[in-house]
Amino acid sequence: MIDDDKQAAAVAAVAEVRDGMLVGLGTGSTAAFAIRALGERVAAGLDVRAVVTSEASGMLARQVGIAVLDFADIAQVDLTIDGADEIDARCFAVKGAGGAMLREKIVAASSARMVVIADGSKRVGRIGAAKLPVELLPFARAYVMRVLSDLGAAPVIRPNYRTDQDNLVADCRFPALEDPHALAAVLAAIPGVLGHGLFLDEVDAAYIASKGVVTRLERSGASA
Ligand SMILES: O=C(CO)[C@H](O)[C@H](O)COP(=O)(O)O
Repeated sequence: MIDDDKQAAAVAAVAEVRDGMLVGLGTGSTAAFAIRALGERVAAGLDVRAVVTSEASGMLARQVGIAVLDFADIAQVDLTIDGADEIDARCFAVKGAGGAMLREKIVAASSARMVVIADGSKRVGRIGAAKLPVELLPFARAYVMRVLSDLGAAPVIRPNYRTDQDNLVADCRFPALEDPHALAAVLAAIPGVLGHGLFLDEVDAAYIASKGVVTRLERSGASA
């Protein structure tokens, strides 16, 4: 069962959490398993505080008894645990099917360590098959859509959807992702684009579970 694998990956990552840590909590169904697993450890006496990457994750974290701080007051997080839509052996990830990639990237960037958790369906040879979400300012919608179209991204505005920041998301399919860093730089330079789902430098490790077996990838290339 995919949910069992999501849970196994989540529990393995949550085992990295130590007393006193400030933990970043991701968004999505796999991250929700991590939030519940962390809640169980808090109930058993673990002393941690958290910041969250979405309103939904904040609600769940509070429900399971985790103390949630306002990220606006936080300059550094110890460990962030988050899901992904694709992850490859380089620890390059595509995120944002859940629409939280802007906050997720900020929290990941502020973190001393960021780990992705995923079931085996998310592991790919090279990222690039999943839709790449781009968050954009509603004011800039038509202009950004024209630029993304000119880049060959075939962008589609996510219907009836606003991010937690009340922005739009354009789901993109680029013909090839041969140089993801170059694409990330191009996207970041478009006025009106606020964020995108390419996580190329943020992910330190990944716990990926397939049929109950959890594999850990480290950015260095080592696995355990
Ligand atoms: O990036 C995300 C949300 O913005 C999620 O982490 C990603 O979409 C994976 O979600 P799920 O664990 O539900 O498959």
